[in-house]
Amino acid sequence: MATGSPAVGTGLDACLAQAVAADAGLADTAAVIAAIAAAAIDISEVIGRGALGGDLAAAGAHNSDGDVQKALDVIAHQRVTEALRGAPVAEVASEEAEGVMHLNPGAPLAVAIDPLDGSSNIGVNMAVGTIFGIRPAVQDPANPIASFTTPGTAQLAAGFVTYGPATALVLTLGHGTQVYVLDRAERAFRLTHAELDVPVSAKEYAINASNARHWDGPIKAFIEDCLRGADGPRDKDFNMRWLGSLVADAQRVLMRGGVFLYPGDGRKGYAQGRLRLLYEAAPIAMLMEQAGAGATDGGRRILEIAATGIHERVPLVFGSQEEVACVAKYVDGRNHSAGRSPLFGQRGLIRS
Ligand SMILES: O=P(O)(O)OC[C@H]1O[C@](O)(COP(=O)(O)O)[C@@H](O)[C@@H]1O
Ligand SMILES: [Mg+2]
Ligand SMILES: [Mg+2]
Repeated sequence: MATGSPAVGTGLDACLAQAVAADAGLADTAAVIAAIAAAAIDISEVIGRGALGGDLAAAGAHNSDGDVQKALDVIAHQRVTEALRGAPVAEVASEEAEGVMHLNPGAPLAVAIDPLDGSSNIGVNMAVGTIFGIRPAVQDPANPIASFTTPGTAQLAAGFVTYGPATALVLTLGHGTQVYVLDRAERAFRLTHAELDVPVSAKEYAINASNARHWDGPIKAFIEDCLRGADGPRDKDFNMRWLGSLVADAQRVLMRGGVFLYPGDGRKGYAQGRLRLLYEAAPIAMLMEQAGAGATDGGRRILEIAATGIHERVPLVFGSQEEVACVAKYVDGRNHSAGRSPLFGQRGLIRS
């Protein structure tokens, strides 16, 4: 939506109509975005009522990843899949469904979606979200998940919604990253930021430091050097933030820069970290790149990685270009701080 960007305040529907007028090939993608946005408004209302609407954190069954599904995970999954059923979507890969869901056979698009991101924040009135990536549907009788085994570069659009103090939709159709905020009175998203531009350098990092003892040497070294601040090799003091909600951390990075890391670690089941390639890392990576930031698994560009399973995990590093590049230097051993050589030569984010 870069060419002749709509004015701040323009509604999402008008912005999508303008994008389709410029490129008729975007019509189906725009219809899917409109459907997700409508579902997000419903979800936002459920979240906004908090405990008045019942216990949204009530535990239910386990999902495909072994996580306990909370009531809001299930509500969000139902709302988004109902909405996508009325859109030109053939298949959906949802965090909350074991296999690929077949909605409208023969339709042109496929959607990977995390209906409710940041589940540990449900019930404590903290930000949660919805993350999605839209791809062409691929028919291949030999590969039942063919729509989702193309690399992230195949995504036609990606976005996330943060249900925070304001409900915001962060969106890219491959021409920059825009932010829309929900106008609650009108039940419509309105453009607030036409072109995000993430600062190249930053002094803020995000990582779950309670896992420090499980990290590999390069990650320990990177964080240790951030902690040493202006007294260490990085020559600057860092701030730290961790919200426990990928969408909220990603939105902060998009708005003011910084670097986010969820590396692989030594805990059982965490060799590839915690975050899922198709419906967490790949959409966030597209949004980051379209805003001038980077996203890697510590070395490889996330958007060039092809999934082999719909719930596959991937180590994730994203944010300001200099910091993402700096992490890569630690991972491949180029950054040797004096006196710390024993830490190097150990495995990086990518464990075999
Ligand atoms: O609890 P941890 O290990 O710090 O993980 C937090 C991460 O897990 C997530 O909650 C995973 O997403 P889900 O809530 O959709 O499973 C991210 O939003 C967040 O960044
Ligand atoms: Mg998630
Ligand atoms: Mg989730």
